[in-house]
Amino acid sequence: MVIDTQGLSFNFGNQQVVKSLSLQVPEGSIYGFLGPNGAGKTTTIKLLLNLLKTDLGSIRIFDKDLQSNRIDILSQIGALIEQPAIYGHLTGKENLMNRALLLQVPESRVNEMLALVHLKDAANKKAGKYSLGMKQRLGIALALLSDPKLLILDEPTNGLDPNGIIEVRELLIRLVTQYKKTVFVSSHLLAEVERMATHVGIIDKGELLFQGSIKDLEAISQPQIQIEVANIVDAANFLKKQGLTVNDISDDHLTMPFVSKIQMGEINSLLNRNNFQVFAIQKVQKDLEKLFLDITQKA
Ligand SMILES: Nc1ncnc2c1ncn2[C@@H]1O[C@H](COP(=O)(O)OP(=O)(O)OP(=O)(O)O)[C@@H](O)[C@H]1O
Repeated sequence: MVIDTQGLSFNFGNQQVVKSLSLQVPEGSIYGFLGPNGAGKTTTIKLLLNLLKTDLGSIRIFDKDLQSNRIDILSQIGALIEQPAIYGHLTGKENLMNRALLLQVPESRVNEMLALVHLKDAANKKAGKYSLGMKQRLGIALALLSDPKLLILDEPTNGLDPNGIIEVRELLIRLVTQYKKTVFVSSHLLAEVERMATHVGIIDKGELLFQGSIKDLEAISQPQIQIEVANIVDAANFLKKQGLTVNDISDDHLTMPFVSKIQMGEINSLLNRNNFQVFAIQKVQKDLEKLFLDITQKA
């Protein structure tokens, strides 16, 4: 395991914000650390980076105890928490050069990182003029300069537009598949984590509710089909008669379990063939709140 915590707990005053967390982050994974605002994600990340300290529980990173191997371990971690530390009056490249001098890494590495995060064309533009997504990618490039084995990112897609989100997501996937890094990334968006993570930990009120592979998560976060159709009640009864499952009927749509795209198309034409007018049919993911309910009810 790249990260292995046992019984990790942390209090702010008398508020316990991290409760006996046992996180297991395998090598080469993108571990999505998922939870709503205030769940304790940032606090956990600060504990992993030794920015906050606790005597409660243990943290092992790269199979070594964090407390007794701080410098060795932290030198192999790249991190991005909250806003990246960027000088707006310097260009993207100058920001990287500055850090490269400090870390004594060659200029060639700076150019490599600019290419990797797709900022080559904007390298000589002032970083203050970058979009939020570009700043975030520059932040990731800064974190990668020292060639760390593990990258820890706190909500790196927060506030980004859809293009910015896709760019960051694809970058993280590239880092793991091509560069063999391990990425630990927090998010409050289930759909976001589902699109990139190989492993997931779900935290709420400081407690780990679920941990497993993305396949394990899919098994409990079953997507659904939402169908807007005329004569909903008749349509639902008709579908049931065909041996299909209808989960729910509301004023303007009915929901069914999603099986496959092909089956969704078949349901659409089945309804049309039998004179049920379909206005819209789409696959919908459960949101985090519904998933929490399912997890806690199953526990
Ligand atoms: N410095 C602090 N002093 C006291 N309480 C704090 C401090 N920092 C965070 N907290 C509290 O600890 C809890 C967990 O906060 P944390 O920032 O770790 O959550 P989070 O999951 O990262 O949420 P967000 O996405 O909103 O940052 C919250 O109730 C928060 O109010």
